[in-house]
Amino acid sequence: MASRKKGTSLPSPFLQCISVMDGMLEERSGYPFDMPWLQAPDFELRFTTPVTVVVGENGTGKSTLIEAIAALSGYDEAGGGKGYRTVDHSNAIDVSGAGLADVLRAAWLPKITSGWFFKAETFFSVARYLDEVESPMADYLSWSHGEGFVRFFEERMRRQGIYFMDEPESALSPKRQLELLRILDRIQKAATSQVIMATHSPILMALPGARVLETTRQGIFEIDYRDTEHFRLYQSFTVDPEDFILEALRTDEGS
Ligand SMILES: Nc1ncnc2c1ncn2[C@@H]1O[C@H](COP(=O)(O)OP(=O)(O)OP(=O)(O)O)[C@@H](O)[C@H]1O
Repeated sequence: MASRKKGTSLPSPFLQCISVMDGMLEERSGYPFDMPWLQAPDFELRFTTPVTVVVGENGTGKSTLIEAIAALSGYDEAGGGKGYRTVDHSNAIDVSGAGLADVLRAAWLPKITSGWFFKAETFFSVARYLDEVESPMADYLSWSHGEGFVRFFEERMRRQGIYFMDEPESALSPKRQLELLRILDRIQKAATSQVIMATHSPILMALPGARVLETTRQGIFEIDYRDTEHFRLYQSFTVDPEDFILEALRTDEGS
């Protein structure tokens, strides 16, 4: 009889640190090795909380970072679980952040081998695969886009593991984001799993206790979610929507 996979009773974060292997970056050029934040001498990123939130402006490399760490942890760059090749790569972009896994090293305590890489753009192929082959109960595709996502999170993230999420809010209404926030809150409090999530959502980045890291051209820095441009922008909008929009349109005309 197959033995049940044993989990760990150690608290997360299990993946504690990633760093560049000595001399490895010097031999590489172009994307994804040219990410500005990677160029810092002795680049090292530590994870100190069960849930880590990665924020930053478009193009600063959040997806690249998540793909790299997910690949380093053994996940397919297109998303999914370990060993799943649910997405046809033949038409895919030829390079992704996963290439960075070749130059990075990871420090684990302990090494966790279960989990999921959640990518909004490949959810449907992954969900279709699960519906077809893994679980007759899954049936994610018969739900609306957002409902399917939340149901998927609820089902998957009950198990111990390391979960990577790239902009999960892209399919979720604000109310559904709150449902995801509750799932993340359980993980953050119980410390039985680890989540590394890139997001533009001010709701998701406000998860109590989560460490927020901002990708910038200068590097990756810890930030309070209230100090992020995203949060400040939404805050200004809700304080005075008409004035905010008028100002935004005026700025656009002037530029
Ligand atoms: N396959 C690729 N080949 C070349 N350059 C790429 C590739 N994918 C991304 N880039 C570039 O790398 C940079 C970082 O992209 P990335 O998608 O990681 O940013 P991001 O912070 O996730 O952006 P967004 O918030 O829009 O998702 C961008 O300048 C992008 O144009």
